[in-house]
Amino acid sequence: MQRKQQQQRLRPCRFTPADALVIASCLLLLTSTSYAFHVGGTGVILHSSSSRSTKSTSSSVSLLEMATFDEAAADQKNQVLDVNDDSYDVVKVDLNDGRDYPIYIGTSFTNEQISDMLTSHIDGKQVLIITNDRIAPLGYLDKYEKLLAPHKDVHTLVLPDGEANKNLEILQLILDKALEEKLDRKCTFIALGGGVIGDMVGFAAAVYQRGVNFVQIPTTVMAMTDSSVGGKTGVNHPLGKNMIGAFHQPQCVVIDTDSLKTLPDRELQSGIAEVIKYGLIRDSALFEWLESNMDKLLERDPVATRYAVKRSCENKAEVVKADEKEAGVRATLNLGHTFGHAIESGSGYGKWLHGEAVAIGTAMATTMSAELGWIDSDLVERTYRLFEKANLPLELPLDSPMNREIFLNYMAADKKVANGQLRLILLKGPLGNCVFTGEFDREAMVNTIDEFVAECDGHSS
Ligand SMILES: O=C(O)C(=O)C[C@@H](O)[C@H](O)[C@H](O)COP(=O)(O)O
Repeated sequence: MQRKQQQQRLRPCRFTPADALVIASCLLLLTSTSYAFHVGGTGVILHSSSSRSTKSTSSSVSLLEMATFDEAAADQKNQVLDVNDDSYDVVKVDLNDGRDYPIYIGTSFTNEQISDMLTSHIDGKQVLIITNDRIAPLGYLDKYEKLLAPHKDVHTLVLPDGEANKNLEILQLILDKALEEKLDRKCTFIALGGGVIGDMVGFAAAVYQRGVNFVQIPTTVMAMTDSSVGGKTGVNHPLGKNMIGAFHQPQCVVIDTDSLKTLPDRELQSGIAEVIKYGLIRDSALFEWLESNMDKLLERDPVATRYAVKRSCENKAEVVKADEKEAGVRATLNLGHTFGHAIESGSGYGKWLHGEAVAIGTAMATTMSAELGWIDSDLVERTYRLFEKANLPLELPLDSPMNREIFLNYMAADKKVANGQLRLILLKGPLGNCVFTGEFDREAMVNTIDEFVAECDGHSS
C-alpha cells in the first residue's frame, strides 16, 4: 500500500459557531432509525432492521429477484470473451411498462450497423446530437451526423467539456437549441460523449416538453461501464453533486469501444474505478479478472476492454432491473460515492474526474469497513493494490481543501440520507459483498475522514 498509515494526530478543528451547529445537528440526526441490507456473493441476503419498526419493504421483493451472479461468473478469472471483432454483444436492460432497451457493445461497428441501430430506436424525424468541444474536433460528431442525415432531420450542439460545466446554466443551452430549432415531442436527443454529456442530455430530454426520447452514445470508459446505463440523469449544484435530475431511461445505448482510442489516459483510468466497484460490491470473479488483466485494460486491449465493458453493463442492468428508482439495492452502486461526491463538490467541480474521487471515496469506505471489523486486512490490501494498478488516487493531496467539516456538510446532504439518517455502502464479509446501511459506528466514519484529511491544507488551515 502506498498510502501512508496516517497517525491520528488530530489537531482541534476550527469551526465557526454556525458550522458547529450544522455539524452537531447532522451528527444527532444521523443516529435515528436504521435500515440495512446485505448484498453480494452467491446470493442476496436481506436483513433489514429498524429501531422503530420492522420494515418489510418492496425492495425486499426486488432484491430477492436478483440472480445469483457469482455462480454464473465462476469461471471468469483470466478469461476473455471469444468474440469476433465483426460481431457485437447486446445486453438488455429489462424494465417494466415496455421500456426495456438494448445496450449494443461492439468494436469497430460498421456504418451500416450504427445506422440500423440508431434508426430502429429513433421514431420521430427530428434529432439533436449533443456533444462537447473535446469530442467534436475528433470527428465523432461528423460521423454520426452523416450517418443519420439520410434518414433524419439532424441538428447538432457542442457544449463546453468537463464536470465544471454540468450545471443548470449549460443545460439551458440544450433547451434553448431545441426550442430555437422547433423540435417537437417526437424528437430524439442523442448524447455523444462521457458521463457529463450523458447525464445532462438525459436530463434535458426528461424535462423538454415534459419528456422526449434520448439515446446514449458513450465515448468514455466511465460512461460505457456506468453512467450511460440505468437512466440516472441530472446536473450538479454548488451544494451537492447530481442534486438536480430525473430518472429517465434512454431508448438504447450504442457503445463502440473504438472511440476509446482517443480517450486520454487519465479519463480511461477514471472509468476503471467504476469497473472495480462492481467487483467489490457484487462480482468477485470480475474483481479477480481485473487483478489479472489490469495491464491489458490500461493498454486498451480491445478484447479485454470489451469484456470489462460488457461485464459492467451486465452488472448494472441486473441491479437497475431489480431496483430502477433506487429504493434499495441500487444504492449499492454508490460504493465510495458519498465520500467521493463530497470530495468533488468540496474541491470545486472539475478538480477531480469523477472516477478519481470515487477511487479515494472507495479507499475511505474500505478503510472504514475494516475499522468496523467488517472486512479483513487482506481485502483492504487487494483493493488498494487494484486501484494502484489502475493508477488511481487513494489519498487526498496535501493541498486539498478538504477537512472533516466539509466532508460532513456535504455528506449530510447526500441523496441516500433518509429522515436525517446518513446511510452508506460499506464492504462486509468476503470479496463481493456489501451492505447499504445506516447502522454503523459514527466514530469509525469520523476517524476515517480524519485519517484522510490529516495532512491536507483544509485540515490545517
Ligand atoms: O446508477 C447508479 O445508481 C449509480 O449510483 C452509479 C454511480 O456510479 C453514478 O456515479 C451515479 O451517477 C451516481 O448517482 P447519484 O445518485 O449518487 O448522484
